Amino acid sequence: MLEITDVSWTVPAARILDNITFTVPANSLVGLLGPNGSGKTTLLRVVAGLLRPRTGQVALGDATVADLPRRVAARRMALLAQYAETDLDLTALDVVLLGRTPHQRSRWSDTDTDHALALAALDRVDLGGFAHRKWQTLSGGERQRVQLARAFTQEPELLLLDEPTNHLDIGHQLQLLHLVRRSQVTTLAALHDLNLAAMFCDTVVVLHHGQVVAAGPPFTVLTTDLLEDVYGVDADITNHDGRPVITYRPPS
Ligand SMILES: Nc1ncnc2c1ncn2[C@@H]1O[C@H](COP(=O)(O)OP(=O)(O)OP(=O)(O)O)[C@@H](O)[C@H]1O
Repeated sequence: MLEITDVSWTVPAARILDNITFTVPANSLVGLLGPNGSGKTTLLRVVAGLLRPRTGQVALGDATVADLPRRVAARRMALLAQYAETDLDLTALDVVLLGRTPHQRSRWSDTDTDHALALAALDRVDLGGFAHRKWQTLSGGERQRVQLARAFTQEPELLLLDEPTNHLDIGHQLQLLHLVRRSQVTTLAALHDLNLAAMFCDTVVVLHHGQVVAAGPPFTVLTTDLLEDVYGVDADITNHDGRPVITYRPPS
């Protein structure tokens, strides 16, 4: 379980995260929602231990993330960042194998098990034939799926996903979130597509100006009032098997 308690993060001119408190129960998929600039990426970076909270704390199981040695944190959490780029001359398999680095005693000591895990992860994201393709030749969507394969290969206790469906066509968006949910890895995912969040997330947390303004099951949280207040959009919401389906109206 991930527990975020009273977390704030500031820069000299502004309070970017303001007393954030919520939990991600073990094995669940929680969607982190909110408009551009609401604080989603910053919160994921605080949770990953890349930024130190100014107040409050983040606990993963019984450990406080800020106290975990970097290598231990890297073993327990995988962060799929929004813009994962590299200039290195790597193949897709090399990138996926990077997920094993925190488990290895020395760099470049991949075992047969590491290779088997990496190849299986590439299969899982529908890129079985891409192991030896150069990273630079992959499309945006293929790169995104290779990064997810890297995260799976890491076998983390917590998966942190920042806009994981960026660049993906609708089929692969659905497949990615289905894979994540089926993996049963405790996951916090920043998502912009509210209908996808409603379809796949157990609960959603909505940030606005760095504060949690709503949290709970998608049907409870995603109301027309919230969409208007937080996103400034006019929408109709219908119920499909207990999940909300949002139809947007063009701005008048
Ligand atoms: N180091 C920093 N210095 C100043 N402002 C920052 C810094 N880091 C983040 N911010 C600001 O904090 C706010 C939250 O940024 P963040 O990237 O967390 O938002 P987000 O919800 O992920 O947005 P998006 O949906 O556009 O990716 C933004 O207004 C951003 O400009």
